[in-house]
Amino acid sequence: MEVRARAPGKIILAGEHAVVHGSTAVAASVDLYTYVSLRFPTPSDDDDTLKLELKDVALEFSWPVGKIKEALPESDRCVASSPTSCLPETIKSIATLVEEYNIPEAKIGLAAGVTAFLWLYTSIHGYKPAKVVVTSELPLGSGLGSSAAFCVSLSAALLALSDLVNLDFSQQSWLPFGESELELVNKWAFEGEKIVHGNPSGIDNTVSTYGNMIKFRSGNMTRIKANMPLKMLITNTKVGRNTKALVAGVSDRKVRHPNAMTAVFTAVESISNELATIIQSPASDDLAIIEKEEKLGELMEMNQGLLQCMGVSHTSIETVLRTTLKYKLATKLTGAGGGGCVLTLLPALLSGAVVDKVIAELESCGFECLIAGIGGNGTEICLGASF
Ligand SMILES: Nc1ncnc2c1ncn2[C@@H]1O[C@H](COP(=O)(O)OP(=O)(O)OP(=O)(O)O)[C@@H](O)[C@H]1O
Ligand SMILES: C[C@@](O)(CCO)CC(=O)[O-]
Ligand SMILES: [Mg+2]
Repeated sequence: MEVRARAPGKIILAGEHAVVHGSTAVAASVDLYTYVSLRFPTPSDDDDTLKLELKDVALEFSWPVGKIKEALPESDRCVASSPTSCLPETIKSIATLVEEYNIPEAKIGLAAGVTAFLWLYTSIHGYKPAKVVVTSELPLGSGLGSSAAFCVSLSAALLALSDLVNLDFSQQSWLPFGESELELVNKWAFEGEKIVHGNPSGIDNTVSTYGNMIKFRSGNMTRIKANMPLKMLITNTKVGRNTKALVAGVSDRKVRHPNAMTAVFTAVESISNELATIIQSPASDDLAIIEKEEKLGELMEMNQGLLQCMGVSHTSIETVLRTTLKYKLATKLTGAGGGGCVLTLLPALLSGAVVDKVIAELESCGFECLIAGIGGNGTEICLGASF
């Protein structure tokens, strides 16, 4: 039996980091996906291993299921229907299975992803042999929610072939889940994100699960609908960073300066709410759109200033800011910052020639630019997919 699941990456239009501390953030899915294929061997395959192939980083893992059972006995597991956090002792036990593979130092962030895989897999399917293959269109560790897309697509594939989900096996196209199934996918993905991020707000897995555009605050999502064209240039600075470390850095700064940081988070709350209101409000003509774009750009610049206060900007991000400012374009980092990806608002009436010039100038700095579709579907599955 085989299934393929996909889950989109995301951009955060406003509110990253502050959302971890209870402020509102606004995020949208992007049409770049992570794909997970899951296949259970037939008895004639005579295969007693759990295999994981991470194609993007050219790594393959294979554990005999007996070995997984030894490291992670039944008493440490939980049940598929009620997502539970992986305890620190269990993370250590799983780490023994991951460490065997001597992941190269440059790819060490991947160990957390593999640990999340083993936790999600064993929680949902126990010690059943299987082959899981992961590929992604997203740059990993760059602010576009690759960890969430990984956890969501994995949870979706695992749940699709569990007893908890009833699917129509006659269809061979991408299909959405029902609401209650999406809720379960999202909860499991959040548990995976906790292993990768330490202390995630849940916004990334939620927007990857449900797609479209959302407002998110303290674990609660509100769907929002854009009432204006929204085009963003995404610049990948290609400076590697790690979300867990950046999130921890902001929390440390909050401990050192509680009043100042609380004021920063409160300001972000106002920015996110105002941004959501502008995006949703009707615009009758070009003039109204231009007015809304000017306000959005200003809010993005203000948010970027506050992210700098939080200590998560980077010289590469500042270079993108300076470059786009020459063209009077507003820019902010997206995701955890510290490098990674940066958003630039492209007004609807901006000429293609100017966009080409900005992209050429950014790419001459060694950055990579892309324009992705914003606000598409969330996670979907395709049954009977072939490897
Ligand atoms: N396709 C993939 N294959 C293997 N591991 C992946 C994949 N996608 C994500 N991961 C895991 O997620 C980690 C990157 O997560 P991280 O949260 O640091 O960045 P991000 O999610 O891309 O950015 P942000 O959280 O700022 O949106 C990787 O180191 C790896 O553990
Ligand atoms: C930095 C952060 O706010 C967004 C990362 O995409 C972390 C989180 O909300 O979990
Ligand atoms: Mg992440």
